[in-house]
Amino acid sequence: MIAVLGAGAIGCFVGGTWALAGRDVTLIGRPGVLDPIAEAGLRLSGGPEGRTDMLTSLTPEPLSKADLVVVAVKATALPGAIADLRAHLTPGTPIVTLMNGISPPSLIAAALPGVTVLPGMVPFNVVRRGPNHWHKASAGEVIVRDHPATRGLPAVRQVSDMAPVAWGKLLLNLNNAVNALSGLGLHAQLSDRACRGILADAITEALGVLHAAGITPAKVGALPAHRIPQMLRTPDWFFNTVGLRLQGIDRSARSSMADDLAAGRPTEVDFLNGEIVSLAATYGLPAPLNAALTSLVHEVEQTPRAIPAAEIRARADRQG
Ligand SMILES: NC(=O)C1=CN([C@@H]2O[C@H](COP(=O)(O)OP(=O)(O)OC[C@H]3O[C@@H](n4cnc5c(N)ncnc54)[C@H](OP(=O)(O)O)[C@@H]3O)[C@@H](O)[C@H]2O)C=CC1
Ligand SMILES: CC(C)(CO)C(=O)C(=O)O
Repeated sequence: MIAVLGAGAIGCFVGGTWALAGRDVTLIGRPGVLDPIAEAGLRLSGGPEGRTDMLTSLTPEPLSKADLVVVAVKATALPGAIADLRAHLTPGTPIVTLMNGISPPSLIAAALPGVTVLPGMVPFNVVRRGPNHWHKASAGEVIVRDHPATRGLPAVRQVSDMAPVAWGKLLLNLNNAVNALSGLGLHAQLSDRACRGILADAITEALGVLHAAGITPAKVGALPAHRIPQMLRTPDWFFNTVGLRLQGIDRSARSSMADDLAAGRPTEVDFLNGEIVSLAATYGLPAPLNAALTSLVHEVEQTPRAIPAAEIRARADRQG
């Protein structure tokens, strides 16, 4: 049995994909997500299409019966997830992480010595379209570290080294802050050249930091990492026809950070833009734009409001 700890957008969509393909999956999560699924089954669209009955649990006990555990909580919820794993994981059961950011797999591994932690990466966006309905709203396939426990998982690609993949995904996730601050959906935000300019500059800043650190990010979306800023800086008439189509972003997509702000939850910004700021500091480099994005997101967590591109620039100039 596969237990998914943290059934939300990613846990329901990926766990549901595997259940639709015939795997035995139990979703562990909160009543607001799981009660409608327990009542009416789980419905998926945008990738695999269909409805499946699912086993659900509002408590972590099923972890003890799992052959494989998938952790799909937000990074801010890791302390609680780790406490559940510590209390219920059967020794020898491997863990796959499906979380953004670089540090979550090592945080879990450090907290649970002896446990095999296999990093995974989800490149696509998932939105909730109804109480029990989860929709894949952009392109891509799940990648996980190759291991006997992950071989044969449906709709998953295995690779031996996940570090470049995680860094490649982090570059795309620098947009989570820009998207969340814009107050717009992903399609509308990326259609806006001023927003794209901020993102292009944040990625360029991050690429400089990764270069100094000797890190080569993998290609995660349609383009190699070093070509992304160039594509983002193209005029609207080009980007809005070619660029948006390459990523397959539909109009309902919105970043997971925007979801958190809308729900009044703390965001993962320290694990995304904040990761670049910390790495830059290690190498004595400035990262004023990612620092500005990080601090603005923390402000908006306290006092919700949309922040225009010009204000983000002004803050970066002050932090630089
Ligand atoms: N949403 C997306 O499109 C994408 C998300 N990601 C990444 O995937 C990861 C998961 O994100 P996402 O699916 O959006 O998150 P969600 O917030 O949608 O889902 C996580 C769920 O897990 C619950 N949860 C937290 N801790 C526990 C626990 N100890 N036991 C049971 N349930 C728990 C949360 O409840 P509560 O709110 O009460 O904490 C929430 O309902 C993140 O790292 C995100 O960045 C990656 C690609 C795309
Ligand atoms: C898929 C993507 C990049 C969409 O912003 C994401 O990872 C997220 O929302 O956290």
